[in-house]
Amino acid sequence: MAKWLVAYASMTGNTEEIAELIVEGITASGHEADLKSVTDFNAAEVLNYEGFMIGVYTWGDGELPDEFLDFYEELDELDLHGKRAAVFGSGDTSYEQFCGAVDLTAEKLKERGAEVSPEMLKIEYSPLEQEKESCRDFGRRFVTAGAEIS
Ligand SMILES: Cc1cc2nc3c(=O)[nH]c(=O)nc-3n(C[C@H](O)[C@H](O)[C@H](O)COP(=O)(O)O)c2cc1C
Repeated sequence: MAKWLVAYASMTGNTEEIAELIVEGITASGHEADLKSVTDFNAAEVLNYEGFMIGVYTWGDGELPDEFLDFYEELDELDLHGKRAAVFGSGDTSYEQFCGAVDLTAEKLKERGAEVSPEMLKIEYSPLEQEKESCRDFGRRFVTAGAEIS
């Protein structure tokens, strides 16, 4: 069976919580997903999966967090044609570039040839009770109805 990857960078746990909810959605739809921190693996591992979802919080003024930079740079070595991907993250709307790191990551994945879902999940801080289902749904739809969101 196809296996999916949900990988994230999270400093205070918000993006990690979103990633966990996405995995819940994937497994609830009968699929298998690995949940990993980007600090624990090399970007080339994404090639072992049917598709992957990357979560990242935003730092500075719409910037990538430091612990995400190795992963981001490793992507430059990869040919991601034929791979499906989606991006999500947590941010704070009081900053000018809300979830700017999510946009930067989507651009990089497209540059490397991945088929990136135009739907991105951007959550303020940690998901509110009513947003939790949207997180699960984001995962569920990515693995079950690719055509709908790509
Ligand atoms: C110094 C600093 C800079 C930040 N810059 C941004 C930003 O430019 N855009 C944004 O959306 N959020 C920004 N944030 C908010 C974080 O992305 C937000 O708190 C997020 O929930 C952290 O996610 P995490 O719990 O997964 O680490 C910033 C936070 C800090 C402390």
